[in-house]
Amino acid sequence: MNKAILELKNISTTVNPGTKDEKKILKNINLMLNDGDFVTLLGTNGAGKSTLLNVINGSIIPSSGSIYLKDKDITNLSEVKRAKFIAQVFQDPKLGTAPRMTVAENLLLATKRGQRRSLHLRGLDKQLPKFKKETAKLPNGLNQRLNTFAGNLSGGQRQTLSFLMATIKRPDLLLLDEHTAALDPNTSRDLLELTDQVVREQKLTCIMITHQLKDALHYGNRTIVLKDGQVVLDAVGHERDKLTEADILKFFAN
Ligand SMILES: Nc1ncnc2c1ncn2[C@@H]1O[C@H](COP(=O)(O)OP(=O)(O)OP(=O)(O)O)[C@@H](O)[C@H]1O
Repeated sequence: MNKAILELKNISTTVNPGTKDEKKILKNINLMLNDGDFVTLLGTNGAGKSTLLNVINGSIIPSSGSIYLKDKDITNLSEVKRAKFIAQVFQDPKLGTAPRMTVAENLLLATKRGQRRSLHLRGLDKQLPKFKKETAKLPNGLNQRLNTFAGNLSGGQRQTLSFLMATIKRPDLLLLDEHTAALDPNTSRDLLELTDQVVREQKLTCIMITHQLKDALHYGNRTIVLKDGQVVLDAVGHERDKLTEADILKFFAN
């Protein structure tokens, strides 16, 4: 039997409650992710995709409902504490890396995710061979830039670094919020291929937001479409195999 990693029960979020701008964004979302699920998440602009990831990572507290990670109720766990188990890569290459720290220092920080800050920068020399090996597998020459400040990397290199930082210490859950959208087509393809390889090799559980229908069907084992704060499609297995771009596009119509 498949083991649940993440469970969302009746999750709703409301912004500006009690004011004239009050708006319900997520509406009673129920979702269970099994160990190793690689979900591609689609939906029109404003459907609530980022809000859903933010509720999972703890940066938004839902107005109602509960969240369980590996059967533990994390609904009231802070974003910082959740970062020990949940890693995220954002669309903006500037988020997720420290610009005034070198590539190697950023990686060291990532290996110590969830530990006390005072311990963060100890033991760099010991870890360097590992970082050289890990970055040598990557597409864009990061292994030659271990002593470069992250702020001086290209957008593609910086995003590849963010991805490696998110996965170097295996997270229970990996959240990708359009993490290749700001990159040129070739760099974006390389990072998507790397993502696929790492998710498979490490058997990660992952949610990846994308606007590219082709990618949504090519990568992962499960596709979810959000519309107006609700799950309108959740296709897995045989149903997912049969799914076409035209099928998905129907959910984008008004
Ligand atoms: N703090 C906030 N205050 C008011 N409205 C908000 C707030 N946060 C999100 N929203 C609104 O909630 C809706 C969902 O936003 P969200 O960013 O989750 O959508 P999305 O599906 O990720 O969209 P996109 O594809 O454009 O990134 C949008 O209409 C957005 O304007």
